[in-house]
Amino acid sequence: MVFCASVPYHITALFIPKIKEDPIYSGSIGIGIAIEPRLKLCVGEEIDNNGILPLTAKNVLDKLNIHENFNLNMPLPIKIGYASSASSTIAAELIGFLYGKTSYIKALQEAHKIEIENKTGLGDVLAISCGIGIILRKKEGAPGIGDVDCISFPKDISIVTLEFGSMETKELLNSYDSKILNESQRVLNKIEENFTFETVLYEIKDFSEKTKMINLLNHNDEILKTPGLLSYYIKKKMIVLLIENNKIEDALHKLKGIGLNLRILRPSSHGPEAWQE
Ligand SMILES: Nc1ncnc2c1ncn2[C@@H]1O[C@H](COP(=O)(O)OP(=O)(O)OP(=O)(O)O)[C@@H](O)[C@H]1O
Ligand SMILES: CC(C)(CO)[C@@H](O)C(=O)[O-]
Repeated sequence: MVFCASVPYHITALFIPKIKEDPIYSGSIGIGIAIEPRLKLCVGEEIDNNGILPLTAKNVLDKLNIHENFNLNMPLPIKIGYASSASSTIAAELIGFLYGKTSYIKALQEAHKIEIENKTGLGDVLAISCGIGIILRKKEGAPGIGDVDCISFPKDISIVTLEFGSMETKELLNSYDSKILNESQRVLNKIEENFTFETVLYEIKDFSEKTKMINLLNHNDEILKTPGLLSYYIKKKMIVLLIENNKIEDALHKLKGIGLNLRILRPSSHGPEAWQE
């Protein structure tokens, strides 16, 4: 028997940490985009071992006493900003669910707890539990405790990322300051008032301009002149660009010239999945 789980990734655009003593009630509020290609993990005796599990996911399988072969397809890297650790932790917990070791919501809650305890994520598990298009986290906490909602992502807009380097989530949390907090709160209030794609597009761009986070990256003038650029944000050392589809060829031509690691991503079409093959 082979058990598989597939999980989208998530790129936070802005977040406010909300730390409590109990990890289940801790986390963050914020806004982000769920994206694909998806992470896929299969476990079973019949398959060949393949891939390296992020530590949090490995710890989950060890804790659940699942020591069978596994095949991990992780199309996006760790430590860049794609919530790879949360995505892999959820996948491992869902394998535990398929083995009958836990219920579905408990699996997600346990993944959240592990992310909080390891400081590899605050709101990613809650966000991914919703898992489609644009995700608004209104109240912090594990799935079932926090408050989250998703709206679909328009078909005529492309998501492109440029990666300038890696950063641990711990480092990101240490560099969080009060200016970012105030701006994030202002933007989240606006988005909660009217949770539409247009509001998100406008407010995220405004947030990025006001906090001047792009100055952390090189080539910023060139990037901001990308044809069809509607909005953008910075996560860790990565820039996320939202570009009109009808200008995407010109945009890619320009961005490829910058010579950085570039990815074209799809908005996620559905939340986490778990099945038997
Ligand atoms: N070679 C490796 N093998 C297994 N685990 C690794 C390896 N390198 C790093 N890790 C683990 O991967 C995790 C990276 O977590 P981190 O939250 O920084 O990344 P991320 O989830 O990709 O980032 P973000 O949530 O911001 O998108 C850490 O737990 C780290 O210990
Ligand atoms: C802390 C964080 C930015 C890491 O990806 C994310 O978990 C979030 O938005 O809370």
